[in-house]
Amino acid sequence: MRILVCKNYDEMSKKAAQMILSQVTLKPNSVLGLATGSTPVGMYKQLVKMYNDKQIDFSEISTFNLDEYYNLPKENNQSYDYFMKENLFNYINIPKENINIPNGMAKDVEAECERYDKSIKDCGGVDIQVLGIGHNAHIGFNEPTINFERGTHLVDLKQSTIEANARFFDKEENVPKKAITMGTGSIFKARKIMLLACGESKAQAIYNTVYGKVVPEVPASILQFHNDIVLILDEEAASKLKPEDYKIV
Ligand SMILES: N[C@@H]1[C@@H](O)[C@H](O)[C@@H](COP(=O)(O)O)O[C@@H]1O
Repeated sequence: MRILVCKNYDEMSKKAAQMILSQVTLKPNSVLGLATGSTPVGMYKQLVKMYNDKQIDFSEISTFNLDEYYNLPKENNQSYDYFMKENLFNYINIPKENINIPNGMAKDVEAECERYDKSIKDCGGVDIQVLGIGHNAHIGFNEPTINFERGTHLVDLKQSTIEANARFFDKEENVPKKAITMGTGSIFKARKIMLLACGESKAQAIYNTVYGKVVPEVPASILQFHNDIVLILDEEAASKLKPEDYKIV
C-alpha cells in the first residue's frame, strides 16, 4: 500500500486528478471506476478544469460507477446518476454510451447485477478505480458483513450509513435503505486503486484499513492485498497512521 498525505482537501483533490490525468494520457481509452460521496467532488472539479484547459480528453474514456441507490429514480437529485452528471459528466466530452451506472430502478435486480458485471468484463476491466470510504470502512456500498461479496449485488444499508447520508436528503426517512453496489471482488479486480479520504471522522476507518486484520467486517481491509493501491489522504484522515508509513506530498 502506498500512502500519500496531502496538506488539505484541495491538495488531495489535485493529486487525485493528476493521477487520473496520467492514466488517461498513457491510455486514452482507459476504463475508469468512479465513486460518489462528498470526498471526490474536489477531484471532479479539478478534472473539469483540466478539460477546460485542454489538458485531458475524455472522448475515448469509459466509466463504471461503483453503486446506485435502489428504487430511487435517476431524476431524483440524490441519485448517483444525477450526482455524476452534476459533478462531472455534464461538463466533459465523455460519450453518453460510455457511461455506466447500475440501474437502481431495474425490475429484475439480479439480472441487472449480472448485466453490470458482464459490461465491466466486456470493456476489459477497470484500469483505475477511485474509492471513497465510509466511517465503518465500507467501499462502494459494501457494508461490514460476514463474507466478502464478489460481484455486483443488492445490499441493505447499515443504519450508520443511512444516518451519514441523511445530510443530503430532506429527512432521514427519505434515504433509501438499499443500494446496488459492485462487490469487493469486482473492486479488487481493478488494475489500480486510488482511495481518497479526508477529515478526522475517517481516521479510524483508515487506521483499520491499513493496520487491521483483513476481515469482511472492515471491507476496505481487503485492499491490503492489492498490488497497486494508493491511499491519498489529508492530514486529518492520516492522523492515526505512523509517519514512517506514509509520504508527505
Ligand atoms: N456509496 C458511497 C461511498 O462510495 C462513499 O465512499 C461514502 C463516503 O462518502 P463521503 O465521501 O461523503 O464521506 O458514501 C457513500 O456511502
